[in-house]
Amino acid sequence: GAKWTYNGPDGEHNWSSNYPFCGGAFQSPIDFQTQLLRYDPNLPPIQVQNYNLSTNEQLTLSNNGHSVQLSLPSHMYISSFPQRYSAAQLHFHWGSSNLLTGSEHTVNGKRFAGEMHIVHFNSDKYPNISMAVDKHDGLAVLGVFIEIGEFNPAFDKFFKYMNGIKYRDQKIQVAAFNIHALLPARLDEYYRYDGSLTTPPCYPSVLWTVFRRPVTISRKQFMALATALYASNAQESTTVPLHGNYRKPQIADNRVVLVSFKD
Ligand SMILES: NS(=O)(=O)c1c(F)c(F)c(S(=O)(=O)CCO)c(N[C@H]2CCc3ccccc32)c1F
Ligand SMILES: [Zn+2]
Repeated sequence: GAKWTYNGPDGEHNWSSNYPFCGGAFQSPIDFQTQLLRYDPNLPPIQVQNYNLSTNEQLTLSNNGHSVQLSLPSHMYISSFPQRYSAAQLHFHWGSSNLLTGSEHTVNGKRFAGEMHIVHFNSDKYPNISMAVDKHDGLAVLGVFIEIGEFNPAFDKFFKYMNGIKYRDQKIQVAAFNIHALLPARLDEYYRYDGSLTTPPCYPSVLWTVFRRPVTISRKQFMALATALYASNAQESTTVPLHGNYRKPQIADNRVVLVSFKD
């Protein structure tokens, strides 16, 4: 499709001219403001299966010009929903070396350092993510806030390979590892709402689950993520750094955000 960026003439305020859904309803991300939240005692803890991948599996780590993404095998899935949602990929949103805030969702206006998204598709109904991506019950994305703090060995399983995918469309194979280790401690506390892809084509096809508790990575790890990649490809003479790849919060209208926690 048409090229899009996070800043400049092809930035998010113009996405809707090439991608009409981006100007439509149910857009993501949103700001989780206290007055939007409604406690729902029926929201179960999130359960995932087969996230502990064996190291002799290989995953593709790539720079798609918009984010760093890690392909995931479809035998990984979310088991706490009526229909099975199988994993497709995970990717990140971050700020920049001098703007340490780059999450997409925010909590009462607080922006975290970054946000990881694990994208799943409804494999009970659709054969692959491309067939699911524009359907109302097509996708389920797990969102994890990232804060700067303790070093996180799980993230280093692929952060150490970032110099191999500096430029757009570069990809490398990396040894699989325990993806469960990337998740926060508590999978029973989360925000839940119906939303969209946060990038073009912005299809309103995502059941969002954003965990309340962040994970931490060290400042050094964050700087590696925020400074290693370019949105431009290796052939282009002018390099365009890949940072600040987060969409601003969308109008929540009177959308309700369910929460699985009381206090
Ligand atoms: N924040 S988000 O979760 O809404 C989201 C992204 F932010 C994002 F960057 C991507 S992408 O594929 O890396 C690049 C643009 O599609 C996807 N990719 C999804 C959407 C379309 C598609 C098709 C095949 C595999 C993955 C995806 C995405 F779902
Ligand atoms: Zn995302």
